[in-house]
Amino acid sequence: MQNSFLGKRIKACGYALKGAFILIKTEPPIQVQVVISIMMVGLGFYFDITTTEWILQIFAMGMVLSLEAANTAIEEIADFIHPDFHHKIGLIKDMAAGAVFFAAITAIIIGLIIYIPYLF
Ligand SMILES: Nc1ncnc2c1ncn2[C@@H]1O[C@H](COP(=O)(O)OP(=O)(O)OP(=O)(O)O)[C@@H](O)[C@H]1O
Repeated sequence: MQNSFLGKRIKACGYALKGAFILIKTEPPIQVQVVISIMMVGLGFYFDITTTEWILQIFAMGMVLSLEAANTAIEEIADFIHPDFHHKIGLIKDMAAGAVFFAAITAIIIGLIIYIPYLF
């Protein structure tokens, strides 16, 4: 069972869950995103948004959290392979942060499209 296809997949899920807990416990940018996500869920219940709006909101929250996590992993790799200052490391980190920026802007636009009609 341990080395079967299913066993390996279950083990991989365990590692992924461990990674998610480490991110939530230790990374302030992830903690901020989790708090924002909880607030957005509260807002969703408050305004009783539709099923489609829930799907869009959950997708946006998942996208930002996932990319923030990937950005953190890239920063860790960069610091591990080259702890000293190097313009390439700076560029790599800036690009990874740029990916989070794209996702965050998209999520903000989705949020505005969902909630502006409920507010005005
Ligand atoms: N080793 C380095 N060499 C060159 N530039 C760097 C280096 N480390 C960081 N930088 C620059 O500083 C910026 C911030 O890097 P840092 O690793 O502190 O990310 P951060 O987003 O502030 O970290 P955190 O998400 O943990 O708060 C990078 O985007 C990059 O422009």
